[in-house]
Amino acid sequence: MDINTLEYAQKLDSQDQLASYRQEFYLPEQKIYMDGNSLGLLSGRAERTLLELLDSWKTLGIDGWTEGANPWFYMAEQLGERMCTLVGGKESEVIATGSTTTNLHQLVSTFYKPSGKRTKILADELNFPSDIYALQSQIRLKGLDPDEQLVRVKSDDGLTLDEKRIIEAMTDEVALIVLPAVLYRSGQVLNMKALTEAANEKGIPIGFDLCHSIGAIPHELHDWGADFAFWCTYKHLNGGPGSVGGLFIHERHFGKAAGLAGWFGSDKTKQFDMDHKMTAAADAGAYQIGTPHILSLAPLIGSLEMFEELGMERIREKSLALTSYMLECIEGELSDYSFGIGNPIDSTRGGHLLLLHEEAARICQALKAEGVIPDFRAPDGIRLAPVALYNSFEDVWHTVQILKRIMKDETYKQFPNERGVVA
Ligand SMILES: Cc1ncc(COP(=O)(O)O)c(C=O)c1O
Ligand SMILES: Nc1ccccc1C(=O)C[C@H](N)C(=O)O
Repeated sequence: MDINTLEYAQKLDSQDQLASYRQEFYLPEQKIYMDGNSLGLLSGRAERTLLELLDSWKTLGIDGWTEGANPWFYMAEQLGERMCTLVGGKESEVIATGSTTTNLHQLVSTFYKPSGKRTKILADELNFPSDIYALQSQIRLKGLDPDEQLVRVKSDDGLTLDEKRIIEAMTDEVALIVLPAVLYRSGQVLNMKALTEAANEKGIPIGFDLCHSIGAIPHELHDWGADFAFWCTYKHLNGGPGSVGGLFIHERHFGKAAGLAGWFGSDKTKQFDMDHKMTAAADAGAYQIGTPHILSLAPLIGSLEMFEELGMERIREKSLALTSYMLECIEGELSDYSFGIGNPIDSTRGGHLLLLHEEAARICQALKAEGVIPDFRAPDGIRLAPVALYNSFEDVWHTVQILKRIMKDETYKQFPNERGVVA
């Protein structure tokens, strides 16, 4: 059967063991959502647990901290325990807290101890800007110059990184390493195990940004020996806009004083002693700062159930099948239209694909006008994320067919080649 047919896509859907999960989600009507790597969709379960949370506030008031089905005081720890399998950490090593950028600040302020010759932070030139801004400001806080102390490993093709080069850059001047697990543009999955082994051997603390990897690929942070990691939960974990993030800290660091302390990092039995001498929690909880954003934690209570039911291996398997089918359709249908493939085509690709085209900004606008939601990443990238939990093979087929029509009829030329305010 020709793979570039609706019948073929429907056959793949009929064999898909995860297909029923699509019904768990609110899919925007008459649209094909391909942007779950930027903001995941709302599920009925996440909606239910958010509404239950509101109800606990309505009926319990202050007692909601300790009473009801999900006492707020323990929610960050409980969700941390539930997220631990997604990152391959122990229950005590993970906490739901903060946001990606605030968690990065917390961890860098905990781990970055420039001294003597060892003063630099090693990152990469493709990293997400917020991480770079955070690292620059942390260097400044130490009275040092980010232009001298922040080393950004170069990329040969502007899309991917070579682990060998990163390892070569782990010199005796490096005090800390911060890298993405999956690159936000190209979707390349870095070999976190090899990078961690090399960093451990040289005694340099290493941490990973899991924004684009958590819920998309499996991790084994504890066994690999990573020092720390941090992430958001609003992409593949479908926690909602601005939902609370998470962090992992390897148990060998338990007891290390948090760079940014606050009372919610206390041992929970001591917190309300109100003593000015802090007794920090004995585990990852110690790296919390202030009162948890309970309303932004609540959707995760329901959303994470689906990851627990399925396990990351099955989710990754479907994700790879979806992106592999999309790559085949692109190859078969779009070869006349000067697209480049920006993502790795082997299994070092993450949960999304990156199509490259000079007219990418206006092609994205044309796709949106036709009901397909991608996202544009400057200067020339179209990211497409068929998500295992709620996208179908038929979605993939339609997306490529619509893209082909836009290119063939040149309807994208009706739009200016500019990005929106939120691209
Ligand atoms: C890789 C990466 N790091 C950091 C961020 C910033 O996250 P936040 O704005 O939640 O701090 C994002 C997305 O916004 C991201 O994709
Ligand atoms: N937090 C956001 C707020 C508004 C719009 C997008 C985002 C994203 O998360 C973008 C994403 N980090 C990216 O990989 O581009």
